[in-house]
Amino acid sequence: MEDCHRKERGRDANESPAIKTTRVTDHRPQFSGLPFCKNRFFLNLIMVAHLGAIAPSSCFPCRLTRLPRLSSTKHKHRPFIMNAMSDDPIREWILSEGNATKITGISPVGGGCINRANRYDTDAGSFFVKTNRSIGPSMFEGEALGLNAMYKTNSIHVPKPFKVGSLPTGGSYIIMEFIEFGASRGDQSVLGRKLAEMHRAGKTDKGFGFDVDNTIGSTPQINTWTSDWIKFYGEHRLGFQLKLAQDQYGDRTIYEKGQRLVRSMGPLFDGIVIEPCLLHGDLWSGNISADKNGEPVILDPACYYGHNEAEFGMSWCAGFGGSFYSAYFEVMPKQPGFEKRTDLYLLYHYLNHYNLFGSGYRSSAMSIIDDYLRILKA
Ligand SMILES: Nc1ncnc2c1ncn2[C@@H]1O[C@H](COP(=O)(O)OP(=O)(O)OP(=O)(O)O)[C@@H](O)[C@H]1O
Repeated sequence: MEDCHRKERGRDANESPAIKTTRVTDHRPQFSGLPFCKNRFFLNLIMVAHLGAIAPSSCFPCRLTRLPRLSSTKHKHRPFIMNAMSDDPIREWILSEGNATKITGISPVGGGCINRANRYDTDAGSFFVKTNRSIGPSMFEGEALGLNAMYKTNSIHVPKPFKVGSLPTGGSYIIMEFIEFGASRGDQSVLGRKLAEMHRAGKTDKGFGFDVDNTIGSTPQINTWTSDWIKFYGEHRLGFQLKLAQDQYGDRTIYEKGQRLVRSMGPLFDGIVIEPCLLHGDLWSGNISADKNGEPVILDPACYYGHNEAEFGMSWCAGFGGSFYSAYFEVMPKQPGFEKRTDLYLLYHYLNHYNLFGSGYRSSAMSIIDDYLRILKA
């Protein structure tokens, strides 16, 4: 837990001086009687359940990494960006467009690793605010556009994003609806059904991609609109990660074998029609919760329009059970060949974890590639 606790303490030292800060405990459920740290919790869970390996010393999957972040996104749409800069744009927005006349308290919210999070209590309700002292608004703009796209499907509960902007001292912020979490993780079958409803409702005629590039963990995720799914997944998902592995580790083996798979994976999609669906894009347990009414909530997305099956690429960290999948397939019927594509969709996230955390994940990615090369005789 050490790494996450260090980050929590760091937050106190950096609170806005403009308003008195009150420290409160995390509102998220506590696991196993330990202070909640979703990242360290899943480190232990995943290592024990899936890998049987020794945990890396970093706070997996905080995804704090040395990788370059997106320096810019394609700003075709900037609906959440604030134009004018004030000394405290967060306070200013809350006291104007947020319809509050006074802020009654600010308290840190734990659980995330990349950003600092605070709850702002006001006479107009509570707001959830994330800030990042070093990254410009493009990361939060991607998050806001993703949250807004999911919110507009009127299916699963996601926080409504309100504002994204730059901080006067550098960095950026996002203000969104504050969600009171409940004590349970919610009903798996409701989660499955609502997620499927989001996939069914979230449509586009632009193809596969998204209006902005975003990040998966802190790895850039390229969302250039592409009419063909196999091309999109081969180039902007597997191909991007394979290239990153070659560039940062000099791993030519995984790059070349992976590219052979990309070139030969077409038959895995035989006989199905793939329509672009709005995906959360990073659906693992740390981004799934339930509100105080027990309704599932999904957070912190890496949205794009893609094949619905790609949503299960993080299922090795999500704990989806049988009731989740049956409820999901009642709304979004399982397509022929689903099982033979499952590992292909895991592969993107294993490669990303290899790129973020190092060689512990290489063998998982490599064995998926080798298996497919054998099956496809490529
Ligand atoms: N809208 C919200 N209302 C209340 N609490 C929230 C909301 N969104 C997120 N949280 C809480 O804040 C924590 C941090 O948020 P989040 O995971 O988005 O942070 P992050 O630093 O951007 O992400 P990460 O490090 O996980 O990639 C979450 O674990 C959750 O407990």
